[in-house]
Amino acid sequence: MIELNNVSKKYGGQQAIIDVTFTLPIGKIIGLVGENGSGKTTLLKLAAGLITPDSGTVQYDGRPITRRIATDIAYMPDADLFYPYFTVGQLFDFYESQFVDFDLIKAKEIAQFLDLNLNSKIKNLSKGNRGRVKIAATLGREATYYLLDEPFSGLDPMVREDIAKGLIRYTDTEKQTILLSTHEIKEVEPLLDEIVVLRGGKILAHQAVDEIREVHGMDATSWMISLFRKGS
Ligand SMILES: Nc1ncnc2c1ncn2[C@@H]1O[C@H](COP(=O)(O)OP(=O)(O)OP(=O)(O)O)[C@@H](O)[C@H]1O
Repeated sequence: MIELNNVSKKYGGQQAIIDVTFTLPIGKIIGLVGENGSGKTTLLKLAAGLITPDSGTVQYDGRPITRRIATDIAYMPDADLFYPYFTVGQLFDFYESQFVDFDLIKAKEIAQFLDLNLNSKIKNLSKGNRGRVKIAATLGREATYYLLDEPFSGLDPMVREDIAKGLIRYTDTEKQTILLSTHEIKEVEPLLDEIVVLRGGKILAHQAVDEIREVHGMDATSWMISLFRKGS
């Protein structure tokens, strides 16, 4: 399991994450929400072992996380795909050469499910289709953790729905965990088991979606708004 204990991280003088303690259980879909600049990307990169904390520890199964240990963590950045001259099929071949857990057959199946043509050049695809390719390549890995930075950002509702369906269909909800940052909380709420709310680099709340409904008697969006009102 990925565990963060009292983790802080700053960039220059800018404190991005402040004393965060948080465990990522196996078999959950967790939404990471918060305003722009609240530290979502930094938290995902810390959990993926891509950056190191200034203080505190990030561990994977009890060992300090490094890129070498983090081999079964699939991290999907918010940024656009870097390989404009590749076709979708060539991108999958590249992923296969980079990641031992990449399953080419699965990636092709996801591509078909998302209506992607393996022969299309990435640079000629629409933004929506580039979003679909990114998710197909990421889910093509048989990872324990999928850490997805804004998988829905800037995409139209149809693409968002396709991606959400792909997430459900091509991950094993008992053995794998998805942590995804999003601004589309209303739309993804039905997908989520838990929600982590970040504010100013700190965890403002971490709660199961069922509990939010049962205990607070509201949906996740209303709950978040009430949290922000209380905190401000
Ligand atoms: N490479 C960097 N250099 C300097 N400051 C940075 C860097 N990356 C992030 N920050 C700062 O750290 C804070 C947290 O940024 P982060 O990108 O983690 O937030 P975020 O919640 O993902 O934001 P957004 O929703 O806008 O993507 C912000 O104040 C940001 O300006």
